[in-house]
Amino acid sequence: MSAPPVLSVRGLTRHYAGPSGIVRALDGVSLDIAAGELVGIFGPSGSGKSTFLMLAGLLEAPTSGEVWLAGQRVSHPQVNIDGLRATRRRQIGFVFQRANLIPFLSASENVALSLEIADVAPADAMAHARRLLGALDLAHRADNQPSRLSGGEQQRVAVARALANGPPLILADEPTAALDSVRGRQVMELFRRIAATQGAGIAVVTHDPRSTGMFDRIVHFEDGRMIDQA
Ligand SMILES: Nc1ncnc2c1ncn2[C@@H]1O[C@H](COP(=O)(O)OP(=O)(O)OP(=O)(O)O)[C@@H](O)[C@H]1O
Repeated sequence: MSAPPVLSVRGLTRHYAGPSGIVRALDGVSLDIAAGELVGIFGPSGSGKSTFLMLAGLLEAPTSGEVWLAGQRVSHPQVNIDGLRATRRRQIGFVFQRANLIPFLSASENVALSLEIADVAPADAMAHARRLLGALDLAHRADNQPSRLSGGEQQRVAVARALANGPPLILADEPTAALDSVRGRQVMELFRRIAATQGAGIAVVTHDPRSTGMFDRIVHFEDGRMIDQA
């Protein structure tokens, strides 16, 4: 029997009350992401891409529909989303458009922090953080604070932080938007490598047409719906 998808969403819908009525931010999206798969999510502004990541990432409950992680139903309309914090921390790594590193901590401390929060002893967390930064060609930056790093380096530290506790699912929202093409490509290549070597399932929301060739699969959103798959 093949393993269940790392992420499976079914009929995912999110409505918001807007000033001129209900906004259907997401409208019945169903999508699976397998282990080791790198999926690109494209679509115009306001098409529901970020809402999809919020719901799939267990940061918000859906209006209707379900989110399954590794074959287990974890989110649905009645869920207590705060109660999913431990699941989120264990199973999902997030990367956002801006690295959002803590400015007064070094690169390695920023990465180690996410492990210490997960109760890893500080010395072990720091050793693992340094290993991860080394694997991302950032060993020489481990003791620098974010302000000493370039945008691309900061984003790679953010990726290291997302990977620190080996989540089976990584969700990235426009991770290359603030980077030049070379740095953006580096981050995308890193995702490719992580999917291939660690078997993580990765969903990347992007507007960047240069990245299309790097995905295993691309899906398009429009008006809260998934309109096709390539
Ligand atoms: N908290 C909210 N309250 C009300 N409306 C919202 C909320 N969040 C999102 N929306 C609306 O839902 C729709 C989808 O928004 P979403 O941010 O998911 O789109 P997006 O595809 O990620 O856009 P972008 O590419 O600009 O980031 C938009 O019309 C947006 O205004």
